[in-house]
Amino acid sequence: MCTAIRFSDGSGHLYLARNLDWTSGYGEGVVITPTGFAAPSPFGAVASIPHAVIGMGIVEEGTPLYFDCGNDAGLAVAGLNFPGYAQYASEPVDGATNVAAFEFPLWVASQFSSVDEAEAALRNVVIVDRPINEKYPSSLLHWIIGDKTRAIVVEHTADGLHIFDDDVDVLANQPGFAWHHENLRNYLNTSPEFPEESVIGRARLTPFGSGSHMRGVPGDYYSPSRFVRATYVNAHYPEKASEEENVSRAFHTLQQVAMVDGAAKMGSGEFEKTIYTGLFSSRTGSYYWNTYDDVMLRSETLSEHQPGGTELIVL
Ligand SMILES: C[C@H](CCC(=O)NCCS(=O)(=O)O)[C@H]1CC[C@H]2[C@@H]3[C@H](O)C[C@@H]4C[C@H](O)CC[C@]4(C)[C@H]3C[C@H](O)[C@]12C
Repeated sequence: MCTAIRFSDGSGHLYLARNLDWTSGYGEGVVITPTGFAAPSPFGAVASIPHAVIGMGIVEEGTPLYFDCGNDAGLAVAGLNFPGYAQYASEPVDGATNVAAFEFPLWVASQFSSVDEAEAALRNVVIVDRPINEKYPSSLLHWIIGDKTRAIVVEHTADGLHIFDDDVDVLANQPGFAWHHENLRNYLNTSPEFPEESVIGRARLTPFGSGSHMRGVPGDYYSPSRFVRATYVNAHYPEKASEEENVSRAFHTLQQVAMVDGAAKMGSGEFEKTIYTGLFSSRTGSYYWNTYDDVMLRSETLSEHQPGGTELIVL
């Protein structure tokens, strides 16, 4: 499974981070798409690259396939599994902006500089089931798109494309965003507060320590539980000023919803675990990540890799 969060510092910068939970990786690495790159785009949605992009992905058929990425203007996007709900158009639609499912993160991050801009363009978008090749059929995903002020969620289902204002800055997997948002109403009792002494019968009861009012925040790995837990931690985290504090914030928050080997099997019988945790910071234009087997934090910065070049950079 996967979980994504968005937050900001106090000075207008975006941080968008995600866990990628699966049984194994795809050979992914950090990929930079510079502004001079000519992206093969089946319906011409990515005709040019106004914004250089950095993120986690693979390159297939000369095309960057991003799992999550951010751009030089401070906009970022992440794709999370959404099978059973996601359904794309089987053919392009005349008059619409047709975006192949595999290029959706690249389209968002290369074309726009804010959520408002992306949201306006999305009103005329159809996401098309046009796989990059036979090896990789279209993944069934939904996406979170964030900037320094807000986030939206995009879901393309049987009845078309839906855009949700993500006012809690979190996304997990199934079911849809609207369900997860409604489900938060089950947790209004939870808070970081330290309770007063409580009198029950003749007993005067005090808490064992902090965390008493957090009881009820679900601790398991199921998608609805991760959504609630990530929302709780992300919403209550105090605003932080420096890059270091915000990187720490992202990785500590996502650790709360990270999947540990052996605890949860998928339908295939294999265990699911957090393959990597990735973070885009618009403050520095950097992508930070670590992996399940190598927890040391690494980073690459867009401006250090010729973002105006013509060739994809695979790091
Ligand atoms: C498996 C990943 C999603 C992880 C996740 O959300 N798991 C949830 C598990 S569960 O359902 O809730 O059980 C998704 C996220 C991004 C996806 C990749 C990106 O979309 C880029 C390409 C797109 C190609 O069409 C398929 C290969 C691929 C390389 C995708 C493989 C895979 O589907 C990825 C890596």
